[in-house]
Amino acid sequence: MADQGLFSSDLISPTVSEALPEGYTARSLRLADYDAGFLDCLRVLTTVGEISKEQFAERYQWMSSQDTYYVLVIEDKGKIVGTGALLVERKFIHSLGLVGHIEDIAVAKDQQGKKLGLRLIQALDFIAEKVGCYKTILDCSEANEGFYVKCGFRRAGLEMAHYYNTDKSKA
Ligand SMILES: CC(=O)SCCNC(=O)CCNC(=O)[C@H](O)C(C)(C)COP(=O)(O)OP(=O)(O)OC[C@H]1O[C@@H](n2cnc3c(N)ncnc32)[C@H](O)[C@@H]1OP(=O)(O)O
Repeated sequence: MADQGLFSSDLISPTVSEALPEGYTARSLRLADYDAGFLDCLRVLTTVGEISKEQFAERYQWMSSQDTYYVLVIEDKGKIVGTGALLVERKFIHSLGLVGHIEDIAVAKDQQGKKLGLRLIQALDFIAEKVGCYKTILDCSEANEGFYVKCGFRRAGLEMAHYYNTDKSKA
């Protein structure tokens, strides 16, 4: 079966697509992106670890089976140069409200400063609004606050974390 991506292309903002630099494409993550540098792009953000193609496929298939994960990529010349994710949390409060969580935004080092990060956030915001989220939240370092302010976010609260003694808890 053709690899259509993690979610429908209807959820890609046309405005964002038009605003990308010439030749760049925004789309949902595909299985084939394992070989297009998706994990290397994420390594700009944090430790990724050694993930085999089979492990990647297993996680991708599981995400596809949920109605929660929207992983976007930006591709240039067959290479993944940016990525970001939206998780949609289903709540009881606010009349069964939906809250978007923006996670794992990364732009390849040599591609930073071209507004790709801004386009990723705009594209994820578009999805969040379309699927019915009443707000979207994220955690970031002080060093990235200015970036998110430029993307239309404002400081609202304080992040707290409790790490557990497993390899996977390393930030
Ligand atoms: C929820 C999370 O995932 S938090 C983790 C965020 N990711 C990382 O820290 C990984 C490493 N960093 C990156 O991948 C990138 O530098 C990002 C995602 C932070 C920014 O992406 P870029 O494509 O370089 O930023 P982009 O070009 O879209 O910048 C948009 C605007 O924000 C500004 N900006 C970018 N980074 C910063 C920053 N750290 N502080 C203040 N302003 C910033 C830019 O100057 C630009 O401003 P302008 O419109 O006045 O010209």
